[in-house]
Amino acid sequence: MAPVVVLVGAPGCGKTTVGQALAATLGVEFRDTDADIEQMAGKPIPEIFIDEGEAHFRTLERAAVAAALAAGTGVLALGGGAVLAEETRAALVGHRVVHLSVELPDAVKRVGLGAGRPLLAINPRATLKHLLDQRRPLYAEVATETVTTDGRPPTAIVAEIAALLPR
Ligand SMILES: Nc1ncnc2c1ncn2[C@@H]1O[C@H](COP(=O)(O)OP(=O)(O)OP(=O)(O)O)[C@@H](O)[C@H]1O
Ligand SMILES: O=C(O)C1=C[C@@H](O)[C@@H](O)[C@H](O)C1
Ligand SMILES: [Mg+2]
Repeated sequence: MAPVVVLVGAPGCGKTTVGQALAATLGVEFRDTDADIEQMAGKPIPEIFIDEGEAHFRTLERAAVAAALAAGTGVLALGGGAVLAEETRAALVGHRVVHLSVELPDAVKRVGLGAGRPLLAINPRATLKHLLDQRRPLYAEVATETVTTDGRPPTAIVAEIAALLPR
C-alpha cells in the first residue's frame, strides 16, 4: 500500500500541522519522517546536526523516507529538505505528492525564532530565502498537486487537500 498522500514543502509550510489535521479528517494514521529519524537516532534533530552533521542526518533521512513510503501509512509528511536527495525524488514517482507552498513572509512568521530547526538557527530570514529559491523547483518536480498556504488557515488547506483525494 502507498500512503494516501505525501506532503512536501519548506520549513514552516505546515506539513506537520496540516498533516495531523488531514489524517484526523480522513481517519487514517499520520507519520512524519522527522519524528521517525528522531526515534531511529534516539535524539532530537538539532542534536543529530551538532553531533554527527548534516550529511549523516541526510543519510538517515533517505532511509526514513524509503521505509515510510514502503510502510504506506495514510498521511506522510517528509522533512523540508528530503527532496534534496535524487534517490528520494525518484522514490516519490507514482505517489500522490502534495506540495504545501509558502512564500518568504509567511514562512518567516511561522518559523519565528524558535528552536528545533538547526538550519535556521543563524539568520533565519536569509537562510529561508535561500532554501525556498533552491528548493522550489525540487518541490515542483515531485508534486502531483500544489496547494497554496499563504494567508490561509490550516482548516482551509486540509479541506482543499481532502477534496483532491478519491472518495
Ligand atoms: N496555514 C497556516 N497558517 C498559520 N500558521 C501555520 C499554518 N500552518 C502551520 N502554521 C504554524 O507554523 C508553524 C510551523 O508549522 P509546522 O511545524 O506544521 O511546519 P512544517 O512544515 O512541519 O515545518 P518543518 O519542515 O520545520 O517540520 C507552527 O507554529 C504552526 O502552528
Ligand atoms: O529544511 C530542512 O532541511 C529541514 C527541515 C526539517 O523538517 C528537518 O528535517 C531538518 O531540520 C532539516
Ligand atoms: Mg514538521
